[in-house]
Amino acid sequence: MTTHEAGWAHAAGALAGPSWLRPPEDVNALHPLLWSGTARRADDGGVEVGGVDLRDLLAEHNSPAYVLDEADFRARARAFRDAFKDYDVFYAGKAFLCTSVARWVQEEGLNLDVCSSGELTVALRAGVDPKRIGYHGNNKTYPELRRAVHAGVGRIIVDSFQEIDRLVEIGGEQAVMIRVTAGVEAHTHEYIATAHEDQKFGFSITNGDAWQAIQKVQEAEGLTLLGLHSHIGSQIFDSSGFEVAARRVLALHHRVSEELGVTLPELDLGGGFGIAYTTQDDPSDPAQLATEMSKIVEHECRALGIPEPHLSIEPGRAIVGPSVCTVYTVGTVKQVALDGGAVRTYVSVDGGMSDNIRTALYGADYSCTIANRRSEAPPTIARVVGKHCEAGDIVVMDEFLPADVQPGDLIAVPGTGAYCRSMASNYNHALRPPIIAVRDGGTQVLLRRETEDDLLATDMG
Ligand SMILES: Cc1ncc(COP(=O)(O)O)c(C=O)c1O
Ligand SMILES: N[C@@H](CCCC[NH3+])C(=O)O
Repeated sequence: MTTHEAGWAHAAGALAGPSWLRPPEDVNALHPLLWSGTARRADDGGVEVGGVDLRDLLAEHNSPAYVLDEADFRARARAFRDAFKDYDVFYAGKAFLCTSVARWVQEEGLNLDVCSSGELTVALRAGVDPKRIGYHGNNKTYPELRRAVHAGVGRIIVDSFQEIDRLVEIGGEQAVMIRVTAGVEAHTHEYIATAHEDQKFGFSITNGDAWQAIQKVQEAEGLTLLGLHSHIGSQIFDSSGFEVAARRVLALHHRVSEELGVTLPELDLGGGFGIAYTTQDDPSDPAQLATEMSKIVEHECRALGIPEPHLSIEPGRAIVGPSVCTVYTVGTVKQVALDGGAVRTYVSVDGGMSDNIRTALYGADYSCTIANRRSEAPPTIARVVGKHCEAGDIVVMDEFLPADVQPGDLIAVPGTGAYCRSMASNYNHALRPPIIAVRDGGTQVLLRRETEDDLLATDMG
């Protein structure tokens, strides 16, 4: 993850921003790395996605709204399926899930990873074949597990000794994988790294828990061990973490065949592939990722003298992240004079940390543009903030916007498909915005905007 850099250069009267942020040549340009495939600025200055003018979309559906480019989502899903053609690709629904998206995922030939009972409900309601569902979670309850087993989910990714006991108690036949902790420090924000020793997920390879879990599952009646599972974290660009993890997990996979005489048929390498939130990020495309990951596994299996297991991966962010932009309306603009004569432009929009917590939670960087017009005004560094009762309610930490940004302008933030709606809240009794799919000039509301009646529905007086 790129995080906001410390060390500000304050020129008299102007803010220079973080060192990587450069004034754009054209403040109206949409950088193709950051925007979904069909996004463009039309001749009259407005931004269109999926052939739909965002001004028209907001006029009909109100602001703020998440706009999901269906063609882009499907193209990214297909790109993973095609690049990883010998693998099973599980779309990680935690990034964003609703019934339409679950259907698209299945139509594009992907499987689905769910990590809660709620996600399972959405997947089943969408008609996803349960055999194509992988069920995750570090604290699956007995009723949740019983439901998953009875629904016929294809695999449960076991994450604790208690879970193994619960599955045995439930009875029946169930295929499982064992989530192991490979002990690597993934290069990402500490809250979304999941393969170092001191965290809650998986069984440690180093301390022997993974081996014990393997033995326990092997001895458990009704459970079939498909293989090991490793997920090292999220928003990762550097393949060295995957490499070290694959080496350690394959060594364990090898030990299972040597000591228990069992060749595990599968191996899951998890998700975590990074996307570009700003022009600083340089993500690999699925074809590059497939080549790199296959090479790592091939090399390791050759060194160990073992056949390659059937592989699976679980990308979430890299499929849905770039397919969505959030569109807000500017309510106020404040020029705040700072020490040293610098002035920061605060642009307040009608959403904020309730629809995108990632900036506040991880120091995530985003970019944005004015979406309702082209501007010839000089670029100035602005901070886009929300309307919540919190100083850290920042949507875009720093971006060059035209100096004439004003109330009534629309601000569109690209790259908000992953972990924005799915982590949205009702903080300050905000109403979660709708997800509106756009395609070929048409719109479809996939999730409607919440209403105040929704808020009051849980208030028992
Ligand atoms: C087990 C597992 N698989 C897949 C993912 C998806 O990760 P990402 O959205 O970064 O691809 C996650 C989230 O980090 C996860 O915990
Ligand atoms: N919520 C995190 C990713 C967590 C992935 C789930 N294991 C993010 O926004 O980056």
